[in-house]
Amino acid sequence: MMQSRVRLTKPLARCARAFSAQPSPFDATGDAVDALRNELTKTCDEVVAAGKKLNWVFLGAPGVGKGTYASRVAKQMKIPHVSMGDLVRAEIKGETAIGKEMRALAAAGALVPDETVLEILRLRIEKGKKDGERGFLLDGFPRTVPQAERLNDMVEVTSALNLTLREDILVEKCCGRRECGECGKAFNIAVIRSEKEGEPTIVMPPLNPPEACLGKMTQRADDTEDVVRARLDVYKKATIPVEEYYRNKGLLSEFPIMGGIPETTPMLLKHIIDILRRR
Ligand SMILES: Nc1ncnc2c1ncn2[C@@H]1O[C@H](COP(=O)(O)OP(=O)(O)O)[C@@H](O)[C@H]1O
Repeated sequence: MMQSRVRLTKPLARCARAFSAQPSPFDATGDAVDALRNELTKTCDEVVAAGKKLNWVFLGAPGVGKGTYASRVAKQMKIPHVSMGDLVRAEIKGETAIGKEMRALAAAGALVPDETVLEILRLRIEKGKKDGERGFLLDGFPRTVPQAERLNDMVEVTSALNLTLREDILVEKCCGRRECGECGKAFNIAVIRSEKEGEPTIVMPPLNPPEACLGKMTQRADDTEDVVRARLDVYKKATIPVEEYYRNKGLLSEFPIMGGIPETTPMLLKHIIDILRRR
């Protein structure tokens, strides 16, 4: 969504340097995780060599970390990460005719009309076909059953993955999201530690910015608690039926998020490899 950006004077390079000195936990090396990453790429290559598409949909409520995981996994699968939210934000930022229509809706956490998002997506999928892309990882689409049906008319979805997380944690995580106004990297300042009796322990350390980005943090206008709760309501009403839609087609798998990126990554990689091998 629109960002409450600050005007910055410091050069971009300083921030970028600070980042290269601080590897993201997902990118951290470790023999076991590296082996899984390579195995995922290899498995995807085999799927494509067998003449199949890698047309994946990631489902999950706002704050679940869908975008973070989707972008990294897509890279490993050698398919583009197509984020509907990013496509919508690009239209808004570019002040296109569609963008102007969408601005108020998006700022309130409401969904943009199906016809509008479908048109944006159709153009992106056609471009991918023209460029010979071997699939896509869709994030933030479909969010309603009619969208899922229209997507099904446009292209075959081969897998739907549902990332889940407890609702109170989703709210905290959305409110903790920050982005560096200079280099654009994403962080999360929320400290999650939930140890309720009778429930699984969920621990997610914050993803803090390096010193160079401190003081340059911006927050999405729709990441305030009220708007987050409104987005979660929209999610429950409109998107939970989408899970059912893919479950009925035998395409849905569930992946509960229980920890931070370093703990979740290997489990998620394994989960996706297993699905690819089964199909
Ligand atoms: N599939 C979609 N259908 C309708 N509106 C969408 C869709 N995807 C994104 N949007 C619009 O863009 C906004 C931002 O999307 P996104 O970044 O995916 O949000 P969130 O963090 O709530 O998942 C949404 O609140 C909505 O207004």
